[in-house]
Amino acid sequence: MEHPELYDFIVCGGGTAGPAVAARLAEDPSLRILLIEAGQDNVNLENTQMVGGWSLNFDGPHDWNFTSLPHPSTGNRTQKLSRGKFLGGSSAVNGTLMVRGMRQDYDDWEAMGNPGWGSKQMWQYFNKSETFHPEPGFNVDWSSHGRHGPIHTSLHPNAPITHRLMESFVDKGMPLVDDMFASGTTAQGCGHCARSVFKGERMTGGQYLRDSLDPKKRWIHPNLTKVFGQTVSQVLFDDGFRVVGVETISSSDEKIRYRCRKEVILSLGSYGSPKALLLSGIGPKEDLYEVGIQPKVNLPGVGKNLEDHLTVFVFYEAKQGVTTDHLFQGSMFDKARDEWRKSRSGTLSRSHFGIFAFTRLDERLRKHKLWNDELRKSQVATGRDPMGLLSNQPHVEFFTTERYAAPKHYENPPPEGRSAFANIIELFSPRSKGYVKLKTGDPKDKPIIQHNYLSDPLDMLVYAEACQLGAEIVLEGRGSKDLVLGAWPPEDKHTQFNSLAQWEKYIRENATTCFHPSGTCKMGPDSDGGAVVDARLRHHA
Ligand SMILES: Cc1cc2nc3c(=O)[nH]c(=O)nc-3n(C[C@H](O)[C@H](O)[C@H](O)COP(=O)(O)OP(=O)(O)OC[C@H]3O[C@@H](n4cnc5c(N)ncnc54)[C@H](O)[C@@H]3O)c2cc1C
Repeated sequence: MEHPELYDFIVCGGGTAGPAVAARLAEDPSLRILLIEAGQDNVNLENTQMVGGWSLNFDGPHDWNFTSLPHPSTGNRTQKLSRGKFLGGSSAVNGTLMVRGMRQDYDDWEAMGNPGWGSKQMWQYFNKSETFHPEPGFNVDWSSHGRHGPIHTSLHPNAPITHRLMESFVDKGMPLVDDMFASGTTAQGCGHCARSVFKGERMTGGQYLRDSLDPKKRWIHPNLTKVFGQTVSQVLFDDGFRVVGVETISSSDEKIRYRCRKEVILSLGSYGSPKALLLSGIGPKEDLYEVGIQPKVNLPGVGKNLEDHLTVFVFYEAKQGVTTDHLFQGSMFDKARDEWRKSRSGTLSRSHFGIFAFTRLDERLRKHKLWNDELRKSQVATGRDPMGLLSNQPHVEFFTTERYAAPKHYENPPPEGRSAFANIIELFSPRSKGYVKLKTGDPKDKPIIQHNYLSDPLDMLVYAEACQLGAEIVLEGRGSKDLVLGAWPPEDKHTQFNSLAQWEKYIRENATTCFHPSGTCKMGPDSDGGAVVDARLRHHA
């Protein structure tokens, strides 16, 4: 079916980025904008508003249910790669943690030939998106926060375990810099990150379309049409190879064509956007021929260069009275949900993450020949370390939980009367890269995703060293050493590990996605053969 309306811009994907782009375009009242989202409006989906209900969105109809192919470096396990399928997308299911990265990261983007993406401009836009509500006593860096943006952010009320672990991070050489995750200048320290939560409700990309403080949740822009429940299957071109619209598939399997005068914007996420480009004939020609699609543009980078942050959860049993496990055990979850429904308060009005830290591992890594050999080469070639980083960029992040809250392959909550917390280790700037490809030319088929996690041995070395340091922080740090009763579950025995080989095995068996895929539509100048879009986000021809 041909839809009769003609729009100026069509924005595909109503997740995190899509609504922001659509709302900014709609500020010009003379433009007509269409936003297309495959999932439904999230206004009545409680688990996208109640932060503590986040994991209840997984595995069902509101999850894209992607998986990554098995790989020996992660024990041949298939990894579940959940993404939100509703208005707000993954911002409506994520951990709410506002960690911006380092200013150097964005300056690197700009230096790679992407004008306008350096830290100075990026911080202006980050701040513009936010209204920050700090707490008394928190040392705010107001140059790194906004006061008038649509996303209201606030701080987390910390449980006792968080204060104790903070002392341990400080004791182990990571000084407290309260607002370091907004400022982006501290590569070695610990601090508190703001959460995309306000007055007990999660903030999502959808806040660009509705005023978050409006109890009636009315749409803001009269010139912005929203379509839910339709999946974009391809971009449409005219004979002169000009983009003229998109085709969607409705829930009743009907094909609908929408037309536009100016541009189509794909904001379908790191798995969805390359898939739509490939289905439209834009991508590596050999991959397209493989699935019977005639290439329109041979663009080798589409779907390649896939990166993610890996996490390993390392659980410890704690003495009673410091974690929040008691608020979730037995029938407490139902009571907590009733409290949230009544007053938007209680333990389900916030996430379970505690304190955060960044660190570099140079000293530890200098003990290894593999590192030193690569360091010599990378310093000559780029002036950077083998992970591509400068001394003002951390190798890893640590973040902690305030109770037993685990990825699905751990299913061992402590029984009533016992409690546990995790120190989570997250690897930055991995050298291992993966890809997204089409399985078939049928838009309804899921894409093939291979992350190749830890396939580069240096990633494993850095990660194992980080896990070893993580254990030292918890077991020797002055805030936590007297609180830990052992590993949780006890048979994990990681509190007795004394070699990197043991950590490597633990990583292979347990490392999992931090849900941060990126890189599949790489931004870069024409001279970069792997780039998919230019600095104005227009695909290369
Ligand atoms: C469980 C989880 C925890 C996370 N924790 C954090 C965190 O604490 N802090 C943080 O900064 N980041 C976190 N992230 C990552 C962050 O949420 C994502 O990087 C970000 O939301 C991605 O935004 P996006 O707009 O690219 O994609 P998404 O927000 O995923 O949006 C893509 C949208 O496009 C829609 N879509 C896809 N394909 C189609 C199609 N063909 N047709 C129509 N619509 C389509 C989807 O339904 C979705 O709404 C987490 C992510 C997850 C999943």
